[in-house]
Amino acid sequence: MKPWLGANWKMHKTVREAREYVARWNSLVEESPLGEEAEVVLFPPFTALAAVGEALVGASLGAQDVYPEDQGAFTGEISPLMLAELGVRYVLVGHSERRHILGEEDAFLRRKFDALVARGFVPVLCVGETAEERRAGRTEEVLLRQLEGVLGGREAFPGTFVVAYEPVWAIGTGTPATPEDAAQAVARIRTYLHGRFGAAADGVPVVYGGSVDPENVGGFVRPGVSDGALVGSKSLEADVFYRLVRNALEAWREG
Ligand SMILES: O=C[C@H](O)COP(=O)(O)O
Repeated sequence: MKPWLGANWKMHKTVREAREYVARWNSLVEESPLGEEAEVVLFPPFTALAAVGEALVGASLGAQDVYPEDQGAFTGEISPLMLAELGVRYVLVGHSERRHILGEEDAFLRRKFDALVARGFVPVLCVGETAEERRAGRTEEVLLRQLEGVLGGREAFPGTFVVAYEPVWAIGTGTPATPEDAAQAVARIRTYLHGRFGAAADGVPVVYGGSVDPENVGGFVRPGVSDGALVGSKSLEADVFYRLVRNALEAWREG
């Protein structure tokens, strides 16, 4: 497996700003290519997907959300068909901001996951406990409930996907989990995946997200801790995110 690094821009960047970012990113990658050693994914807002997809070098394109129907009377929503035409490969499902701010629940997230798999996308299923759940010692229970809500009851391995462990209390706070805590949660997720799908799931990247920066990324992206990182605020400048990816690669190689 190679490390997986996602840049979730969230609700940031106009089309003009996105173009500037990609121009800078491309020049960094052309100067010192990342090669095939890492899977890097940019998740711009919907409005910038086309502009980013047309220009991007050395990274894949991801979308932050999707509606689980191909077309219809769903005002304001974006379908898998629309994303496919733009060259999107990855789509986030169940990011904590969609669960907690937009009120999305497991049954709806499951429909998104299924619609994406059916159309050949790679869903990135995000799971994670709140601070309160953590204090109550319910982390494992919450992770298993969220995993089971989307993946449970399946006979067969659904196809390629990624799992992102993002403790809600670590997102955007500047206080990441410790690598030890992240490793423990990632291991629990791995055990669940193996139990449900057997060896087929052993190639599923399980990554960490929550206040990852270029300095701490090396603690998280290591064999035995996690297979990568989903990055928010420190992905908003091309130079910073590129440095973060470089540092992650170095840590991964060290093992
Ligand atoms: O999707 C990314 C996560 O929500 C992490 O965001 P953050 O790096 O700003 O904490």
